Amino acid sequence: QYGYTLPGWRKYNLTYRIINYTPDMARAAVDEAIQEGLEVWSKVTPLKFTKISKGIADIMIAFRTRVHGRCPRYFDGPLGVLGHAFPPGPGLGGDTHFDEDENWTKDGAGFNLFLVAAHEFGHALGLSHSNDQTALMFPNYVSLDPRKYPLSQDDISGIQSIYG
Ligand SMILES: O=C1CC=C(NS(=O)(=O)c2ccc(-c3ccccc3)cc2)CC1=O
Ligand SMILES: [Ca+2]
Ligand SMILES: [Zn+2]
Repeated sequence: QYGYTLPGWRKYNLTYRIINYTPDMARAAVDEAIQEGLEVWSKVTPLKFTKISKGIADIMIAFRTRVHGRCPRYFDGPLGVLGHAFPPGPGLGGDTHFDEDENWTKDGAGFNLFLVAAHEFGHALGLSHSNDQTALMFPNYVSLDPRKYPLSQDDISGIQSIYG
């Protein structure tokens, strides 16, 4: 009632587009990891995500290395930073990039694309880092068992404080 709201999307129907695919995984596996990474958040909010294959989506997803396009953030080669995402807003807002210099996988080896995507999409929806080490939004990559529900109560209360 004080008019104070966390920065979030002011709509519940968001579109996303996968601009390019990593050669590390099958296209279908990338589609699935991205879709599941978004579903983690849509399961606990009124948010809906629609995949489009051309034009400008709210969340433009791409695999990039080092300095890329007009993106103000750069990647650092293998390891280190795995991805970045921009908070909700027009243009670059919501866009999510993954570092192509990593080995992306859907199982134990390398970095689990689903887990990193779910973390980055948390940022794309307006969440910042959590200091709760069991949280998906914890700043350090912990190879959680992706089959387990990756969201912690901290993540859920965070996202619901924006899109409750
Ligand atoms: O804003 C930032 C700045 C630095 C980041 N470091 S990262 O890309 O190496 C990264 C770190 C942790 C995760 C992660 C954390 C918890 C569960 C799953 C992934 C994902 C990516 C990730 C990020 O989103
Ligand atoms: Ca890197
Ligand atoms: Zn980028």
